[in-house]
Amino acid sequence: MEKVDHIGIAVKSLDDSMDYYIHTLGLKLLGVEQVPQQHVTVAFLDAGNIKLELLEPIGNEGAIASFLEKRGEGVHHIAFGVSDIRQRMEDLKKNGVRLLQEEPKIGAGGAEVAFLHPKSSFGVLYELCAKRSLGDE
Ligand SMILES: CC[C@@H](C(=O)O)C(=O)SCCNC(=O)CCNC(=O)[C@H](O)C(C)(C)COP(=O)(O)OP(=O)(O)OC[C@H]1O[C@@H](n2cnc3c(N)ncnc32)[C@H](O)[C@@H]1OP(=O)(O)O
Ligand SMILES: [Co+2]
Repeated sequence: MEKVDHIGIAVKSLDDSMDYYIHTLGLKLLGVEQVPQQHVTVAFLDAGNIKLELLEPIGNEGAIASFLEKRGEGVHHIAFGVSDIRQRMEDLKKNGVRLLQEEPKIGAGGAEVAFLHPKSSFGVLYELCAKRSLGDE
């Protein structure tokens, strides 16, 4: 993997949590975006070499709503930036890793994203993301 692009953090409300990240922790807000395909609104914060991605669910459907219901707020996934996502997916599959989809999906900033099942990644949900997310100017 080329590098960690972002850490995804599930929150119930961006309005309630962003003040903590921006004013208490002093992180810079890079942008806010709706990603309806994933049933989330996301806020990206600059955390130095990587970004924090706060994910608030849109409605009751989707991975984030389900995660909040079952586990509450907290770290949800770690995203690796990759240059050739299809090749990476193929290589991982050959190594017995369970992917959550056959084809990449559209994520924040129009990036292509794919997820590795936490059950084949020692309890961690990993995302692969290709192209750039918000703030990668
Ligand atoms: C904004 C777009 C994009 C970006 O550009 O960055 C994103 O980040 S989108 C982020 C949200 N989308 C996703 O996470 C999509 C992929 N995720 C999924 O498909 C599901 O969340 C899941 C991983 C398959 C879990 O689905 P769910 O229906 O909730 O199943 P379970 O609750 O039964 O979970 C099965 C099993 O996995 C454990 N689990 C679930 N979530 C996580 C997690 N985030 N980290 C670690 N482990 C997780 C869960 O505890 C279950 O284990 P057991 O309890 O032992 O059975
Ligand atoms: Co993400």
